[in-house]
Amino acid sequence: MAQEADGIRLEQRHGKARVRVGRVWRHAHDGSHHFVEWNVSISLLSHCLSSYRLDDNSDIVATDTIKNTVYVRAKECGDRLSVEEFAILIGKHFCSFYPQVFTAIVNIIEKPWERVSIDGKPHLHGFKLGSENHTTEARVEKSGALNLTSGIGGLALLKTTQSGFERFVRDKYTILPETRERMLATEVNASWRYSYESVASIPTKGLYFSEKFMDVKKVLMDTFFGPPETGVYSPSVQRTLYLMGSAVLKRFADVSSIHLKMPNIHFLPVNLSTKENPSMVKFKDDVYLPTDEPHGSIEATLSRITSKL
Ligand SMILES: O=c1[nH]c(=O)c2[nH]c(=O)[nH]c2[nH]1
Repeated sequence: MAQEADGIRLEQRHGKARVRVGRVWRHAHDGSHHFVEWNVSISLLSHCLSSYRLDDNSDIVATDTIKNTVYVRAKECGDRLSVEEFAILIGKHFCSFYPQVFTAIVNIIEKPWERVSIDGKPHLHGFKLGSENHTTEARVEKSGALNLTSGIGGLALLKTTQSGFERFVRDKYTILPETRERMLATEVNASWRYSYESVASIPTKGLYFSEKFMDVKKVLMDTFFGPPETGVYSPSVQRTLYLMGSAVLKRFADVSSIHLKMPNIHFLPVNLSTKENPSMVKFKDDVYLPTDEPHGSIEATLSRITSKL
């Protein structure tokens, strides 16, 4: 909400960024521990105009207080909960505890700590760091209105065949040969919006969003790779991205849109030659030069079209 005074329009927010918290839940009945590590960023939209216009801080919730609240609420969560539920809980707190706060935007990155198995047996309290993050953003309004997204960050995927790129625009600047045989590598960043429009309407089933995160990741990966023995042919990153996004929309009724960012990370064919040895290394779909710069940048948002009938 913009606030106006002295002919100046002001839009402002404040909060605390990158509050790091680890939380262990110890289950006495079986000795198992559960662990999460969260990096929490909170932005408050609040009526505190006089702190900008005057030297009057009486409406400011100190960012130090905002930080402390994360630890207090983490402590109070006696039962395991999903990162989404924690984000909503924090957002609700700021909107209801402070009259001047009308919106709270809570972003959390969950690190992928995974339980280890030793000799095939899940360890009760041992974890190792996996590779892709679980992210969420909860935007909570004083009215109880909610905007919730979840995401995956840094899901690196690669397949060594079943990818090609043909029949693209050819002009005087084009040198890329057409191919039906290449590597396909990307680092998927996905975020999807849930259709729940109020904090009261989210599913009450424990760890619902944690499960959903795993399910969405599986659908994205299954679609990227295809069946284990045959794979599935990708005619372009664009086509594969579309199939991945539409599979998620088709499968999950409570996902209303998904944004996918899938850089095309190039593995260049290696050919080395000298005058004396023209085929020192002749590329036969075997030796590649991995590169990260430059990379193709391909991203799209797919949304469910809701009938206005
Ligand atoms: O899948 C691809 N999409 C492109 O848009 C593109 N552009 C390019 O040079 N190679 C590729 N590959």
